[in-house]
Amino acid sequence: MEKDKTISNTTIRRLTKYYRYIEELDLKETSIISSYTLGKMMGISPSLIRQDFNAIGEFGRQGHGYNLDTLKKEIGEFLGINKIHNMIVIGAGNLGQTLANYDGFAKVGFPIKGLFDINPKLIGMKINGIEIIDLDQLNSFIKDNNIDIGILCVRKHCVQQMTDILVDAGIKGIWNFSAIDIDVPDDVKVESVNFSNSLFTLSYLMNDKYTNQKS
Ligand SMILES: NC(=O)c1ccc[n+]([C@@H]2O[C@H](COP(=O)([O-])OP(=O)(O)OC[C@H]3O[C@@H](n4cnc5c(N)ncnc54)[C@H](O)[C@@H]3O)[C@@H](O)[C@H]2O)c1
Repeated sequence: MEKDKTISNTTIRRLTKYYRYIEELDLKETSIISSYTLGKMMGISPSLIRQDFNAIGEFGRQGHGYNLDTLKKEIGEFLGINKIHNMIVIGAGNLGQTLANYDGFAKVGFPIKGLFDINPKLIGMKINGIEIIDLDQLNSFIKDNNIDIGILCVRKHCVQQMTDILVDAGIKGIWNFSAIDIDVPDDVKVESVNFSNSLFTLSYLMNDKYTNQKS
């Protein structure tokens, strides 16, 4: 399927949500679902669902519902999650170790294969069975283990330097937890996660002064 560059981030986020819901439905062995039923389950309007599905392919006929297997396959292919993405963590401190301790990423096809750090006291330790390796070995490890995602969990002062090292080593995706923006070439994709920003959003939603305003 040709990737449509005009698809917005909001649509992408909804597609990931459809995928999760469809996975659950799969387990219950339902084979067809209508946009109406899916919309009711997810609190999304059926017309928006049809619009989202139309944006990434043609896999439903008006009034016939969607075949769940096809839908899951097509959305999975579109999101690139029908294959394994091997990951490494840069910075095996508080956050790096927390991520390594979570088994959920591996379960959805994103296994963490190694943690990298410069602190000699950490090198050789295992977190959830994953070794903390000296940064010197980064290049060969990336090649030998077919790593395509680097997770940035280092402090601000070395974030861009570590980004450049990852890019030079051939990494094509960076999951950036460092809370600062990074520069990468066009062919390297970055998804930044910032817990504080998420908290600010929650705070805004709780802020009656603005959210409950009558128009
Ligand atoms: N995005 C968020 O919401 C969020 C939440 C928590 C932490 N963070 C960020 O994550 C980063 C890490 O936080 P933390 O609490 O885990 O810090 P930490 O100090 O516990 O861990 C950082 C680790 O990086 C290692 N390190 C330093 N330089 C390195 C290098 N050049 N290469 C490899 N490893 C190196 C250190 O030895 C240390 O083990 C910080 O930038 C922090 O701001 C972000």
